[in-house]
Amino acid sequence: MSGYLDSGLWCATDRPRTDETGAFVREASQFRRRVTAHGGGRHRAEHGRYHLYVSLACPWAHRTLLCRALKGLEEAVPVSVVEPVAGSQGWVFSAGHGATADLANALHALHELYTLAQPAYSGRVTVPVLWDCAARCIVNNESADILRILNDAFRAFQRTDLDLYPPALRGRINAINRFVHENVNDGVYRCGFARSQAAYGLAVRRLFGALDRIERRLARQRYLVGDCLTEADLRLFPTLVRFDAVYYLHFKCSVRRIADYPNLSGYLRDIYQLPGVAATVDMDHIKRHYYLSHRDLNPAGIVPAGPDTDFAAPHDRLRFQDRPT
Ligand SMILES: N[C@@H](CCC(=O)N[C@@H](CS)C(=O)NCC(=O)O)C(=O)O
Repeated sequence: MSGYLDSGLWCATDRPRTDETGAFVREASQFRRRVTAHGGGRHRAEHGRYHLYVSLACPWAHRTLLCRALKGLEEAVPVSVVEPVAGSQGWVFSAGHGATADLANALHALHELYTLAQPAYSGRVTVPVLWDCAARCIVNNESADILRILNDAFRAFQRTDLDLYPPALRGRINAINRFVHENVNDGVYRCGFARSQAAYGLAVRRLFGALDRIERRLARQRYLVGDCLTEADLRLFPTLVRFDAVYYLHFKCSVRRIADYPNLSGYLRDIYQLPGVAATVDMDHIKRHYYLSHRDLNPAGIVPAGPDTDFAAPHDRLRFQDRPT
């Protein structure tokens, strides 16, 4: 169940996610401001000033957590984690089992954060959210932007020297991001939330066409853009890690599993085994969220068993390391 805000009032009902052809349509994020390193604009990067709100189940929030972990920004940008199952109040806080209280504002439900920022807000209440504790407002609720902000604006506070969006690779990263977003990240949702056979058929063909293409690319190189990790990988990984346990069954992405693709599954294990990444993957939150929150897709609320993939198993991706270019 996911409610929404209408002029600041919480409506605890589902509203259609599809257009007249039965195809899923994603709503645009409404908070799109930036944090900058030197404070051009209203929001200047400062240690501890910004708070990240996430769900461990959500693939969009997951990309921001991956960036935070890989750059060692945990202390600079603290985080609050919602409960995995979204019920009649949408996303709510409650400490325990991987979730936390709201550590910045002590609220009960995330929709209260949206109305604190904008009392007459209308729209969906989504994670991730980047909150400015000094200005007391939402800076941004678009994961693609938050990923960039965490990469670019917080360099003074990061503990590693990783740059996920290096200037020389930006054109290639942007191109692969568009392809992966349209066909894979959003593609699994277009399969799962389709309300006509035609819309589902189109989405599932595009999804597996794209996965087949990425599989071929990963036969030649370690990561999506050559042999160095970039934000493009942080945007693909959250969808891949959820795929066999959730999307394959719940969203009917059932042509092949990621486990059936040698390069994609090796790539998935490779990224999973980078320092800090495994701690961002909570399969219990992931499975409980999808199977218990979307009761229209799974009315009895049964969480299926398995597949218990061992993401820590060996992989062969180091074959691309230190080779002549
Ligand atoms: N464009 C947003 C989408 C985020 C999004 O859809 N998050 C989902 C969780 S996976 C959510 O919070 N959904 C609640 C709702 O739609 O009511 C982003 O990438 O940040």
